[in-house]
Amino acid sequence: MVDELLCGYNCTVFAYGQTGTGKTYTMFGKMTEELGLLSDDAGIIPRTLYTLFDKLKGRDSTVKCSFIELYNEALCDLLSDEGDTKLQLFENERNGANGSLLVKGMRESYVDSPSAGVRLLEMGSRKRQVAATRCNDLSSRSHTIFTINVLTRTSEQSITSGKLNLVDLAGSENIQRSGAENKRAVEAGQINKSLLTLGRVINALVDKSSHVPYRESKLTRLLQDSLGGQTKTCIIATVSPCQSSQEETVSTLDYAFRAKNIHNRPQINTPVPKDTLLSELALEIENLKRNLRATRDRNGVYMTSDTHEEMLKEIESRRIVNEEQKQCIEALESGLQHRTGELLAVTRQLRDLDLDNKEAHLKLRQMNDALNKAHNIWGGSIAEVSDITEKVGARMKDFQAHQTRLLRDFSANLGRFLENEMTAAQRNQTLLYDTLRAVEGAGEDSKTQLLKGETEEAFHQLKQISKTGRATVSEALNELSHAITRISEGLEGELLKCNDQFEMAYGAFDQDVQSTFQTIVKHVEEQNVEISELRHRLQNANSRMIEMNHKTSLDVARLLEEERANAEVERNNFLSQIGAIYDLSSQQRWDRLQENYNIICSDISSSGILMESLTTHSRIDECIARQKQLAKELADSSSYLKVRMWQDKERLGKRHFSARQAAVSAKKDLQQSVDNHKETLHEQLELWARELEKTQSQNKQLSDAYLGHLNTLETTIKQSYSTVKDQLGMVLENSGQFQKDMARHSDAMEQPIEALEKEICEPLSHLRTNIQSYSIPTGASLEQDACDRPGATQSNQEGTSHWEHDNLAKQPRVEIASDDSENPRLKRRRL
Ligand SMILES: Nc1ncnc2c1ncn2[C@@H]1O[C@H](COP(=O)(O)OP(=O)(O)OP(=O)(O)O)[C@@H](O)[C@H]1O
Repeated sequence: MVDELLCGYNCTVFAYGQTGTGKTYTMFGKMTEELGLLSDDAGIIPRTLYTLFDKLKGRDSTVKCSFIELYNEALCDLLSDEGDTKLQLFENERNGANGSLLVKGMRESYVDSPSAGVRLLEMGSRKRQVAATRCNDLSSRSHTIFTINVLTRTSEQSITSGKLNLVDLAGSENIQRSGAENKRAVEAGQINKSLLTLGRVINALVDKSSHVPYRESKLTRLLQDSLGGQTKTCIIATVSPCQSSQEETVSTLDYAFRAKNIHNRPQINTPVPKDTLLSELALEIENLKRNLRATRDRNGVYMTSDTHEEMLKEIESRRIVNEEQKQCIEALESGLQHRTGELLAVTRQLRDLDLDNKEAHLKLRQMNDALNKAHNIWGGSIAEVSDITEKVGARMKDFQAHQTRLLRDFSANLGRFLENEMTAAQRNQTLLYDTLRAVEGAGEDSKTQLLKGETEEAFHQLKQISKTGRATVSEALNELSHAITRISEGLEGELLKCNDQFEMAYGAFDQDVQSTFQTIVKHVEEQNVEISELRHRLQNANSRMIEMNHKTSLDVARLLEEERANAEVERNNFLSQIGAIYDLSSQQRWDRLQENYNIICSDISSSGILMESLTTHSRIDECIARQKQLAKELADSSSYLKVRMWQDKERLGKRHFSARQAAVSAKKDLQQSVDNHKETLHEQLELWARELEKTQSQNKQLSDAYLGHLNTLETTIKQSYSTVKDQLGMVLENSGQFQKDMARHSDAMEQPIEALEKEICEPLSHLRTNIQSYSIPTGASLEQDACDRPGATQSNQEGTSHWEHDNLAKQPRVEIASDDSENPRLKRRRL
């Protein structure tokens, strides 16, 4: 039946049967809901409501319900708030109504859910006339009709209408058996009468009589269309299983059997065009107004004073409602104006954000300029470092050459001096040899001829020789000692001079390098501070923008939501009056708003993303990181160079010190050796002199023993000579050794000077090459990067917009200055 109803048929279901057989139970049943679900004992009406709304899901429709009862031939509205409102029946004279009935004053309630319908049903049922009889504790004393009117939109311009009457008839009863008395007896009489008429109508319809007595009771008038009309009708016959009710059961079944033979001609209600419906309604209102006016004009005030007062009250209340609605409309208008103002403010904020964005772009450009400046400074610093390292290299080479020359000169002088000394020592040796020969010769002559006198002379000569030899040897040794001291002092002086020169050169170089590094580090630090500041400012601007974006987005969303709610309220308010027209405009308005909202949201979010990406752009971080890395490498290089120079200086100092120590110890050894020889020689000469003296004195007394003594003396002289000779040989040997030691020391001293080439000059040259090959990204390269992106060139020329930066931000790249590409080390770092 529900499907037929939705197709546009009018339908009727009514339950007919003896009292107490379950008509009300069948139609209403248990209406309470449990957890939003119907009870298993629910009747046809609640089930119909649930099924109907289930089928209407997703369809544009309205459902109206009315609930009336026919009690003692009087029609009452069970949904009316005011006590016993008597309803009147009218013939519907509207076109296409086919003489159907119109119940005037009946309340029709809009229902938007099955629960609401069931609530109406319960409310009406409570008002229904019931009473206890012998047959039924809760016997229905009236006929009820629950009507469901459904309007369904089938197309944009037409609406299908359908009506379902759900009728619960009062039960026919045997008054004697039901024990009805007085009022109940009257009720039973009326019920039986109306049911009797219904039976006669059915009989007439089955017999196809020319006259069908519809008008004999209000029940048959109400069901006129359902019986033999254009309605689809279903009759439920309820019977009692009791033996005692056999007669009534047979009667009911006979009734139902005959009713089955009635042939209705169901027709779908003509779909009503929306405009027609609206214009008809407007026309009807106008007619009603006109009738009212005519009635008033003709008869004056056609009402009781109570009704008049009620009407006045109603007019007053309507006036108040009107004023409230007017105020509401004004409030809505002011709200709309307020929203428009807010929308303008949002637009202004967006414009401000755009300006902020442009400002940020300007700052970015400034940062690029600063980077360019840093790049220039860096180039200058590289040139400076190269210059200084070149100078230091040149000075190191000069220093090396000078040192080498000094050492060679010193070695040559020392060799010459030692050669001279050795020649002198050899000469003394020869002299001693000659003297010895002379002594030997003198000894031979004294033996043969002038033994005594010549012996005296010989002694005298020997004394002279001894004195002379002693003086000569002593002089030679003193000279040797002085020469050693001189050489040692000269060597020490040269070493000290050399050391001082090196210290000076090192100090100057160290100062130059330190000041250069400090300048570079200072520049880099300044750049770092500037970049950090710029970045901080950029981040601040971005966070402000994100906040504002977020706030704007929230505001717009809130505005939209409020607008939607207002639109919904307005829609509900006006729907009953202008229906679908407002729907359309509301929908268009909502679509417009939604579209604008989406555009604004997407703009805001893309702007936010752009700023976010600009702030968190890895190139700034990388630039800062590279700056830091550069500063760190510079500091490392500086400290490494410093340490190396200190090490070299220390090593050189140690070499100097060891050379000086070697020279001093050599001098000391030579001095000691010379002193020892001198002492030994002196002692031996002393001894010899004493012996000679003794021999001379004894010679006078012991001339016989003279020769023996002379031989002994000769032997002693020979021994002394050999000792002196040995000592001189040792001196010569020591001098040769000393010469070799000096040559070795000289080589050893040359080694650190040569090592300077490797340890200082080469690192400096590497440093120069590395620094020249370093480069930092320039603003030009960053801008070039921006220009390389598609569509960026034009925008940069015409004034950059944040939308274009969005694209720029989405393609992060690391750009190294062009000459970096040739440096494999930098190339690896970039990767
Ligand atoms: N199918 C059923 N199952 C359980 N109880 C039922 C059933 N049918 C009827 N009853 C019970 O029988 C009693 C009478 O039913 P009901 O009031 O529906 O009869 P009725 O035909 O409407 O009577 P009346 O014409 O006097 O109003 C009620 O208490 C009802 O609960």
